[in-house]
Amino acid sequence: MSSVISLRGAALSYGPRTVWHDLELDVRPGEFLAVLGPNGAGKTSFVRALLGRQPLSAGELTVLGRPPREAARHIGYVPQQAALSAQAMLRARDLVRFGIDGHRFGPRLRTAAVRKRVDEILDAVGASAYADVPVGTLSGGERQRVRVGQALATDPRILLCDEPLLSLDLHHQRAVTELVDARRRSHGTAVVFVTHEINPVLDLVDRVLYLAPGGHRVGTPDEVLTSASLSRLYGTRVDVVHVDGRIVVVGALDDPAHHVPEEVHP
Ligand SMILES: Nc1ncnc2c1ncn2[C@@H]1O[C@H](COP(=O)(O)OP(=O)(O)OP(=O)(O)O)[C@@H](O)[C@H]1O
Repeated sequence: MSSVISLRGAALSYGPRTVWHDLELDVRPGEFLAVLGPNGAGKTSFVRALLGRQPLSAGELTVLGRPPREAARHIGYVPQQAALSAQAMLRARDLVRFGIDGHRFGPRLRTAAVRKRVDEILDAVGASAYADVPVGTLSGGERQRVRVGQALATDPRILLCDEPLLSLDLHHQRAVTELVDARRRSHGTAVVFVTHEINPVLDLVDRVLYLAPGGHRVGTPDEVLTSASLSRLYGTRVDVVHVDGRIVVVGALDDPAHHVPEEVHP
């Protein structure tokens, strides 16, 4: 298959308000696509469309050649780090097991085989040490590892990550992105990674989908993350500067994530 996600002339509206339109995009197996943009540009709406939870208002979207709802079980979804509420008392082992039971393996797989697979996944995401404590007691970074494990347990062909690094420190950001990258390298799993902050994944990104109030752009980071390109998307002057291998966007943006990070303030 040449693409796992295909959008043609795609638009998404809520009532009279069109969030994005004329979106043309093909995501290839093993590709790492970062979805960027300021608050309200439609990133979450894009995720919801891929999961088949929000219909397009125009155009076409296929996931693995099918309508998105039919392909949802092939998508491993890693959400934002959120309060666990109902799941707080469950163990990491239980969450990963749900990932397995919910999909391919089904009830016929013998318990010992399921247990072995759960152990393998917990090991792969570095969560074995806290596999048996309630996830409500884990740190944010530990919990996100478990979330990645839960998503990998579904044996996904697409990993859809919605701001999975929010409120993680640099060490855990790196750990989570490495897990995601390892999966795409070992299995050709495509990665759609919604993020406010490109730098933690910059080395991994093949292409960027930049959603903005004035339109969108798809291309490599070098093509999209330029002063000229972003100024066009925002309709105002935006400067993109490179500082120690990091990309910093400076401009009159209403997005707090685009403020100059502290470490580069003079
Ligand atoms: N169910 C809905 N009904 C009406 N409008 C909605 C709905 N969901 C989102 N919107 C609007 O659509 C726009 C895009 O929202 P969306 O959540 O997709 O943006 P986002 O890029 O994910 O933003 P953020 O970075 O703040 O999470 C916003 O203006 C939002 O208010």
